Amino acid sequence: MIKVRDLTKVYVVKEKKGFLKKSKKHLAAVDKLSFNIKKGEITGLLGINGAGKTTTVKMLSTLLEPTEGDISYDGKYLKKNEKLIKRKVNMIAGGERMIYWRLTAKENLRYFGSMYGLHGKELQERMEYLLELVGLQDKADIPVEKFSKGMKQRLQIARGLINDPDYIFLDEPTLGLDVQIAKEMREFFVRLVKEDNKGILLTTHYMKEVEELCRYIYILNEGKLLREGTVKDITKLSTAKDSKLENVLLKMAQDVNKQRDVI
Ligand SMILES: Nc1ncnc2c1ncn2[C@@H]1O[C@H](COP(=O)(O)OP(=O)(O)OP(=O)(O)O)[C@@H](O)[C@H]1O
Repeated sequence: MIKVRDLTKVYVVKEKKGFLKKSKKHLAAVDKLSFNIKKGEITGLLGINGAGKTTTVKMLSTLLEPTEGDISYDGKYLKKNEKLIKRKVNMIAGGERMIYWRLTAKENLRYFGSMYGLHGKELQERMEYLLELVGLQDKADIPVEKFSKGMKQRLQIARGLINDPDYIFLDEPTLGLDVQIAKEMREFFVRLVKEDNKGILLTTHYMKEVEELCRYIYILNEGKLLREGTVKDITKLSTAKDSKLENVLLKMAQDVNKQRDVI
């Protein structure tokens, strides 16, 4: 299990003050956040108002250093075991980030695999396995710039699995995909947790995806935890017009903004 405790990230932002003057402002994008990610299930991380989801995912995947707080992965603290943990986690982002367009699918996987210390036969076998898994075995030698959106996204998934991570962080993984491919992706994520006992954290704006996939969800507002529970728990307590998660979240955002206006 991943245990996140009092996780905080403060960005220092430069603000223009007048014509020449600049001042520094501290922005807590993630503010004393605590939550768990279990193996064998998909956990949702949702947000309203610049919630800090991407910042959280980047800290979990060791791409960004926390300002304060602790993250432990199966009992091992990030601060003391960064090298080991880097090998056990990975992130899959939606859209077209994190892959090199000029390189072929195979070259991309070879590059990212080598960053995890894979080489030779081991890397070759892993690449072949993943290319087949995501259905790109016949397109392996084509530059990514010639890929369709769906093919790029499938390559993203292969890239995110190159190190056979125990925990996978999905940041809007079905962004911009057509309905059929998005469905295939969701089925694939379910297989990863059910058959391979991976732990997945999902951030998404598609509430239907959350309703379908997530056993437990955490809702953030301005970097802080606003609510947690199963989809059922959260929708049951809401005063929204119906129990659709989309409307429940919308109502939550309205209530939070109203309270802020009063203060
Ligand atoms: N590198 C950065 N420097 C300064 N501020 C940042 C940086 N990255 C993010 N922020 C700010 O931190 C806050 C949280 O951003 P983050 O991208 O983590 O939120 P998010 O929940 O993923 O948002 P969205 O759903 O819009 O993608 C926002 O106010 C954002 O403007």
